[in-house]
Amino acid sequence: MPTTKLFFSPLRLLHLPSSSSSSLTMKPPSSLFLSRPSRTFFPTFPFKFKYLALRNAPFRALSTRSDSTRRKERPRLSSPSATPKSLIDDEAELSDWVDEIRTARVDSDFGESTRNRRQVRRDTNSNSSFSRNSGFSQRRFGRELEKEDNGGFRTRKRRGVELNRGSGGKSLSRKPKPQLMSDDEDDEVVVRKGFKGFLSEEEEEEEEESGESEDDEIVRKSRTALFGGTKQQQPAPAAPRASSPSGTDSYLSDTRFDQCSISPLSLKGVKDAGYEKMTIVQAATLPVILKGKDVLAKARTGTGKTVAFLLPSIEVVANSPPTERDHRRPPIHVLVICPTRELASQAATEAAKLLKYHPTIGVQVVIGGTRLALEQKRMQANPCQILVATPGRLRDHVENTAGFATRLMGVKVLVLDEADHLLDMGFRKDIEKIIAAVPKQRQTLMFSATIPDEVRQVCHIALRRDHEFINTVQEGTEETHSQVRQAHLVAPLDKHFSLLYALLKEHIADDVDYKVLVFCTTAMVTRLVAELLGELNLNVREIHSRKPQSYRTRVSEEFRKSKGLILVTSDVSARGVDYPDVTLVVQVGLPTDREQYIHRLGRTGRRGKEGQGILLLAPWEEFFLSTVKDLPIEKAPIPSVDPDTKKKVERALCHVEMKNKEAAYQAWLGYYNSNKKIGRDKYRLVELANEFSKCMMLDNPPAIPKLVLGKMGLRNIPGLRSK
Ligand SMILES: Nc1ncnc2c1ncn2[C@@H]1O[C@H](COP(=O)(O)OP(=O)(O)OP(=O)(O)O)[C@@H](O)[C@H]1O
Repeated sequence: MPTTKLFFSPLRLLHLPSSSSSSLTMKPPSSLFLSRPSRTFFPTFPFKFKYLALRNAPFRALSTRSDSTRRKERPRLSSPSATPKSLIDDEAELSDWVDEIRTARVDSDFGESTRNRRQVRRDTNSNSSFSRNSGFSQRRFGRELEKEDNGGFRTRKRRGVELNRGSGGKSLSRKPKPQLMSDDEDDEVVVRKGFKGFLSEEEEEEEEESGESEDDEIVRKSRTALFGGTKQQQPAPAAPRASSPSGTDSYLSDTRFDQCSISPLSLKGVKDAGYEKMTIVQAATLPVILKGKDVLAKARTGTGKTVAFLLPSIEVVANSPPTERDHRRPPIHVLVICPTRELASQAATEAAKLLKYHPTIGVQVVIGGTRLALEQKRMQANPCQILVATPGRLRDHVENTAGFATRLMGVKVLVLDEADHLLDMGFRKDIEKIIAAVPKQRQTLMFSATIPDEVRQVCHIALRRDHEFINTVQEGTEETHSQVRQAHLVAPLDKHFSLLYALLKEHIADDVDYKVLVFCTTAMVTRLVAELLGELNLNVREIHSRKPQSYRTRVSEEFRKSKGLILVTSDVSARGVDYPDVTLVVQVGLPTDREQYIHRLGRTGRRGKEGQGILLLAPWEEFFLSTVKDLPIEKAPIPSVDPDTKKKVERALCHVEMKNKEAAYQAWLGYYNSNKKIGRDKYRLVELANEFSKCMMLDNPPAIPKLVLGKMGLRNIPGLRSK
């Protein structure tokens, strides 16, 4: 049976006798497998070989080095342009900066880039089925086995020196402390309730009410328009996925949590959370952080960075003397900054899990989208030593909440999650203000899956000189997961909607447990695509910054728990959001930059699971591929879309609300206008926008307010209609 054919046939794959693939036996790099015998593996994902071997191998590290002695990083690929982030999808509480950010510059080997958008984050466990490696994607952009044998595996080795740092840490004992949490803030309830547990019913209600005005504000500020409702089907409830032979534990090290110097109470929390062994990034960073060092850590998406910074931070609080005085406003010892609300909520939920047996340590989250006064009340009712916040809302509290600035003077650990994003031009000013508001004598931890060189250059803003850079992504290896199959598809814009539909249908047919994220360029384009897919009877939800926070929370929770569901999303889901078992990530249109591509893709393939990623570009967006050419992204042939499907999509487009098309057109124009490369030629930009308008089945491009056109620098460009 020819191996290449086997690769494309899920049924045959299932029946493949394990011994039939002697040709598949690969010799692992000696540095990796030491004395381990070579093995025979399932042909579809020969590279998982590495993971199985790693799981059993003694924990091997990663580069960990002091900044002063660091080696030069793998050079970044030059790119024609870094795409500025959209003005359209900004977080509400941060949108004041839009104008400032539009003109901001980031010097990098990508060239200058303005970055002005916020994004978001996270998953749990599961395994994938064979069908996930088959069907459309497998047939159309599956890698051939020979190719994989010869080349695909070659760069996927993990090297490094043994860390062997031991368990430098602090005393496990802790003095009893006053009970700071209120009676109704039962830890278990908080954990069970997840993010919702951090928002009172009242806040949810209030925020729902205020959602509209908040949205209006965003609309005004970011100069885009409206939104409406989408059809909703009930998704299937999530069931534990069957274990897949190709799922791996490669993200885990051999070090158990109980081998580290963490308090027994934390250990109990860790155990209850279901964690036994540390992930690679946790094992690499924990001993260093426990020693009190500043750390900048880079680890692939979905490999447990949140616990990596939370656990040692909790230890700092646990080892601090109890706060007696004015316990209604205890000092905040740990301040975690996340770029988005979802991410902040998720981190707070994870912290609450780990704090289950620490009755005297409280965690609170402050994010935009809820009323400041309600947050103030909640913080007063439930004092905390650990605060998770989005930058804009934190600034609000510093400026408007009595005693808050004083509480911040107690910060011992400052964490910047998604550090690169927080330090880019969109957030830099807020971060600088936050840093000025916390003591100089503190420990700072910065984590991300991507840390571009230009961001490393500004790390000194937050980190001490002698910080350690712990990079678990070895030089010469890809920043993405090898068990996530990546493909790009370049097709004319007028085919995109049909292609997206065909791709999704095929994926759904392949995997009954499908769970798909479709990333769109802006909030309003997200809305349009969600409505279209809903019209096409796909089971769809949408999430973006124009939705009230309570809606975002609800949909996010639903998607987390479901299978058989497609979530159409803007970049609010790009970073860190931990949805379990995402089977496919589709990115429609130009990602804002290389990092964004990696983070979006990172919503699948978490915790060592398999996944697929498809990037759908128009020919004039193809330049983006040069920025990710070191990643294993296969070129996929354009699938043929049968005339019936095309007609069906066109009919569905005709049912999409006009106001949503108008809003999408304007947002689309704004997004690509802010792209340095595409926005440079305004005439061409308008031609392309009008092509997009035609794709939405509009005879004439929608008119745009003169004021908006002026602000976009598009006045008097032929082809545009103004009102
Ligand atoms: N030691 C562990 N053992 C098993 N699972 C773990 C462990 N630590 C964390 N996890 C789980 O791994 C998943 C991914 O963790 P997390 O969201 O922190 O990843 P991340 O590296 O921050 O990802 P991203 O880069 O996308 O933000 C979560 O579901 C978390 O509960």
